[in-house]
Amino acid sequence: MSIQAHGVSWSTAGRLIVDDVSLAITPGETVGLLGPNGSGKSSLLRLLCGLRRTTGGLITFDDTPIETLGRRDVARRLALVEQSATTDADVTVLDVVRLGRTPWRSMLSGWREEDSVAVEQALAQVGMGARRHQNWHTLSGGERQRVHIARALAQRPRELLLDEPTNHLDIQHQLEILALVRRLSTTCVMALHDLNLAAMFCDQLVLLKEGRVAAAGTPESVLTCERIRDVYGVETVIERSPHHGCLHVHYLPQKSPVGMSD
Ligand SMILES: Nc1ncnc2c1ncn2[C@@H]1O[C@H](COP(=O)(O)OP(=O)(O)OP(=O)(O)O)[C@@H](O)[C@H]1O
Repeated sequence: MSIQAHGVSWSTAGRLIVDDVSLAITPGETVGLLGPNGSGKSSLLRLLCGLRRTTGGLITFDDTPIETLGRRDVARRLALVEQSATTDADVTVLDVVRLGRTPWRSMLSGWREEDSVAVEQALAQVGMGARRHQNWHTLSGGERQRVHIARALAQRPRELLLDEPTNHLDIQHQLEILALVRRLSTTCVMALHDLNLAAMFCDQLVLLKEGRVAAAGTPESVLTCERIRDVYGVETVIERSPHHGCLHVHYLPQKSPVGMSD
């Protein structure tokens, strides 16, 4: 297994946010982390990459507890793309993507050919090569998102964690980014809201409800009408699309309009 969570919990301010989560991520797979707002997806991603310490349970990388790996080792093998990652500095697209090489460089080594190759490849993968000299602050939200993904790809990680990578992207770029993530040999865990895109692009899904795993497995085993009703309170009809062969969730209108639920 690549990343494993063994009964992981995280509490803050007296509230249990992630509650006894166990996961085993197979190398090379694309795993979608689903669940309503506030169900703990971002918190779990931050625990999985060691940005937060668990208050219970254990996270292992190839059976080694994350605490026993050095920061640099973790940074070399794992990249995180957060939801609204931003930067204050006056930097270009190229500067941001070059940051992805930081874990691979030492005080003594200068910028190497392999660093340039990784940066160029990452820019090309997200279609931002022509924008390399554009100032970060002048990019649109979707372009920034693509540059952050390029920074993570330039890192050449074994595991890539993405928090809502399709946020801000138009549908063409959503499809392109998810297809790219799917094509990578890198193990990917990504928080997503769109159940249909998750069914199209993920090998496995993990559905969270109030910090706990409500279901985990293939899209076919996780995405059922009963479960979506239980977790999201939404009625659906689910069928296999005759167009692309993946599951497709049709959302049915709510019978009686009510206020927004907690
Ligand atoms: N540092 C913190 N202090 C207090 N509460 C927190 C903290 N971090 C997260 N929470 C709470 O934990 C819950 C889960 O948050 P999290 O961001 O993990 O959910 P999510 O599933 O990613 O949500 P969304 O889909 O809205 O992005 C939320 O109720 C949030 O307010």
